[in-house]
Amino acid sequence: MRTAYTADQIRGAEHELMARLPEGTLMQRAASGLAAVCAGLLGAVYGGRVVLLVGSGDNGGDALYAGRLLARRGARVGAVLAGSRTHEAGLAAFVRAGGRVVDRAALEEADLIVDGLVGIGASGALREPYRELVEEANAIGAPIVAVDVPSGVDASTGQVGGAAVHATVTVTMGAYKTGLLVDPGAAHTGVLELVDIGLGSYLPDPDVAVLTRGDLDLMLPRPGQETDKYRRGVLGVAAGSDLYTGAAVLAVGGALRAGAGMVRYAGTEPPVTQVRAHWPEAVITLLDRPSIENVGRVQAWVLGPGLGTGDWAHELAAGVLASDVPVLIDADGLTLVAKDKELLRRSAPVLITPHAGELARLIGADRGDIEAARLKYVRAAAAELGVTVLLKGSTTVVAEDSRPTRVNVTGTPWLASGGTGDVLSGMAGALLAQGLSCYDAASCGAYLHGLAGRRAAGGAPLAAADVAAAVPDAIRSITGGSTTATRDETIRHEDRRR
Ligand SMILES: NC(=O)C1=CN([C@@H]2O[C@H](COP(=O)(O)OP(=O)(O)OC[C@H]3O[C@@H](n4cnc5c(N)ncnc54)[C@H](OP(=O)(O)O)[C@@H]3O)[C@@H](O)[C@H]2O)[C@@H](O)CC1
Ligand SMILES: Nc1ncnc2c1ncn2[C@@H]1O[C@H](COP(=O)(O)OP(=O)(O)O)[C@@H](O)[C@H]1O
Ligand SMILES: [K+]
Repeated sequence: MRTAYTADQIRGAEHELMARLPEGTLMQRAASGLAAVCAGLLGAVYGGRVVLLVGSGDNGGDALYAGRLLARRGARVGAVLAGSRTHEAGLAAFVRAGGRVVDRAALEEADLIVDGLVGIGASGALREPYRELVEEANAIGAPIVAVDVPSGVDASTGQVGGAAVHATVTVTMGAYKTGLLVDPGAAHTGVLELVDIGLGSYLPDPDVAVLTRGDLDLMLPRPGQETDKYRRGVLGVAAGSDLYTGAAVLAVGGALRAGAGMVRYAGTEPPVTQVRAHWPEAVITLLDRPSIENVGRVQAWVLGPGLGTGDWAHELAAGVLASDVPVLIDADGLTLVAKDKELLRRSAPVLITPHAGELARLIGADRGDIEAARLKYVRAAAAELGVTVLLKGSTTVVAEDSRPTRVNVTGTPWLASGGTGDVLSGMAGALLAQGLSCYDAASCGAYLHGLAGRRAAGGAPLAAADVAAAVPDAIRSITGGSTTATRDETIRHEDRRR
């Protein structure tokens, strides 16, 4: 599990650690890690032209000490001093090593730009002259290394309130910051490098967690030797309508590929015909009234993709939600519960999987505001509605009250294609039916869906059905095809890769 923290959490840990170390130790550790990344990007350090953008705080100090190390190795390093003050000791050391204070015009000649304007001490949108410098730096086209956080990105939330550095690499100190993992901040971060400054044991419970391959290997359900199709998990799917037949096909496909022992599909004639044609494996109940009475036992339900939002759909939704098993609600199911919140009053668990527009309808917020501040809204929704929320989009986040919000990083923008959400609902539903909690089913489902999406796309457009088809391969790449988890070995392997 990778963990990330807010600026306040990092600052608290740094205070504790700093109190035990000689002054300046942490900054020296940060600077040497930063200089190593810069040197790697420059290739030949000697003669390389590096421009540091230096703000008034310790973020600028990191940049200056790294600049000193690069200057000592023969790089031509200039510092643009942007703040009302400058880290004094850092500047003196930089100048002693041959670094020069330069005008912003030096940016034009830079082989590498180091963004040391602001880090975790920033507040609000960048002020002048920082804002203008950032826009100039972004326009140059030279690689940019952001120190700790790309300036303009809120380290705690990933919110971007104006201009922000588009980093090639972000070298972050001590621990990951939440804002580097969540869009729009994540889109500014580039490659993320962590420099260990010894903060580890001083960090509190994380703000955000990111599942790794090793976690998935431990969490993914596997069939035991003596299992059967019922024990593996039976998923009910109430999806599709006369108008939208494809959503039913895609949800059932996602569920079968993600390991449901059996899928029971319930719908009207047109989607039933399509589901039968695509997935003869599914056990079908042709509905002549909106009731799940004759569907048979299931361990979880997926409710909503393509279901419609009329009276029939409402009655069917009410029936599904009156059951005593976990229910995943997606798409039209979310429109139905947005209109009738009473439907959410049930004792068994609920997982909702909205995109920003659907969440906006559910909690009466603005779609753009949600996309700009995903964490804030997904957490508010989980608390307000008392359900687990998987918010889809360019960063998928999973929130449940009193648990660290999970952020998925496996996806690809190629997944922004009609129907891929229906596949995800089937996949996460299948994991629910196999016994995972809403929190784990949502985050493992998002991980697998992202990975399958990457595999299906391979750098080119995909169709939603391709994502479902790529799921077994994605699972194999995690488990190595083994029916037992490789536990400690896997975790150690992940640690080495970090
Ligand atoms: N502590 C440690 O042990 C370690 C810390 N480390 C490093 O220190 C960094 C944190 O340093 P920090 O706390 O000095 O804050 P920092 O991010 O440099 O900026 C604060 C200054 O920026 C300004 N400013 C703020 N908002 C602004 C805006 N919107 N627009 C424009 N200006 C704005 C404001 O200055 P003012 O406006 O008052 O001039 C404020 O005082 C951290 O990210 C990491 O890199 C590492 O070396 C590891 C060890
Ligand atoms: N920019 C993006 N990067 C990564 N994944 C994305 C992006 N945009 C959308 N997705 C993913 O694609 C899927 C789209 O689902 P959804 O919006 O429900 O579409 P549909 O209703 O057509 O199935 C979600 O899993 C979402 O997280
Ligand atoms: K920065």
